[in-house]
Amino acid sequence: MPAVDTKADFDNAAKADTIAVSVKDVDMVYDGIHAVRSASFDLETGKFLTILGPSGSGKTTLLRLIAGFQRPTRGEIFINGAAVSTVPPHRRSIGMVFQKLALFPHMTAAENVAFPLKMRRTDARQIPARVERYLDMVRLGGYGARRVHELSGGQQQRVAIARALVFEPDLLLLDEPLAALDRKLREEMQLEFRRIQRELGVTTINVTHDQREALVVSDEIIVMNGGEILQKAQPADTYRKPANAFVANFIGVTNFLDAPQGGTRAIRAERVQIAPTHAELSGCDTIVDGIVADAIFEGERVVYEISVASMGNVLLRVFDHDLAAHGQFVAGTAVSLGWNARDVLYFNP
Ligand SMILES: Nc1ncnc2c1ncn2[C@@H]1O[C@H](COP(=O)(O)OP(=O)(O)OP(=O)(O)O)[C@@H](O)[C@H]1O
Repeated sequence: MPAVDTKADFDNAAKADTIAVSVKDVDMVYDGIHAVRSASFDLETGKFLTILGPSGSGKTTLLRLIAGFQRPTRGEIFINGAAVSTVPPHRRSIGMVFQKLALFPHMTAAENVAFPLKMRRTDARQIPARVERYLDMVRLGGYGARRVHELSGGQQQRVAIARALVFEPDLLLLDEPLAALDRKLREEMQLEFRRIQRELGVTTINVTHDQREALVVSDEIIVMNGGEILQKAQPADTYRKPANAFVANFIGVTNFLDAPQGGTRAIRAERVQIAPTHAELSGCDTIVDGIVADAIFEGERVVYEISVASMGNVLLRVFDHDLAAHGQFVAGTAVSLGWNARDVLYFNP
């Protein structure tokens, strides 16, 4: 424990104990390409962080820097308080799962999970029980003797998760491990990741460009674009209080409107009501008339594009979950749209 003189020192010492990963002013430049720019954030122990952003935004580079596959051009990364830039990946106590599975195909599921324990020279008598415990955790109890090719894609991913966790690392890094799975399995595995992560309390950093996954699994979300961290916040705050227009556009379906005073206003598609006439809108302080340009039936909702003449024929996207009330409007129908000023987000230019 460092010497504690003042309350501030005490608070800092207490905080350091709970910060698992600290990225301080990190840049990564490859031959003139600024892949990560002045990135700084702290991640508390036990939290699930997702790094979200479009292709090329620097997510994987940031994860690789934390893993130790690359050294930052500038800045420093701390894991459990210790600077790690000179520590190679295998000395960092990190479990990893990637999209491209690196399971050993000639080994059984149990042999795959045992591998990191053998590499770390764990007492051989303890290995079978540990392997069984982690196979149970990923719901593959009894599958240990199966070879990799005898398992489904989702089961193979579970083996990879068990293998990444079996040596009880300080940190779990996930780089789009679910991207290759079909949608239903991917959504199932997202919840599975969340469950396992909570059960073990292992600090986790996940990289994805899937906004839904980020909202579902994370305690915190970092949104990146052009190598920069634009926002770090809890999922609900990322959604409700996006830091700028890019974040608002990247997460959720958002309509952008010019603000009279300059800058941009935004309204989420689900905050706009649609009805045949003004009278059927309820509790809206802003009402406009529009014409249905397009209607897409998605089962539980209809997604509309509505042309609004009074707003310069802007196309507003609107979600309608209330099909029972007025059925589906076809293209060309005149409709009324309404919303509340309090739901409008304002972004400075
Ligand atoms: N080894 C490398 N050499 C040169 N440039 C690289 C290298 N790796 C990444 N880059 C560049 O750095 C930028 C960020 O790439 P990165 O892979 O981190 O993005 P990403 O957000 O993970 O993208 P994706 O979702 O497509 O994986 C891109 O412009 C990319 O072309």
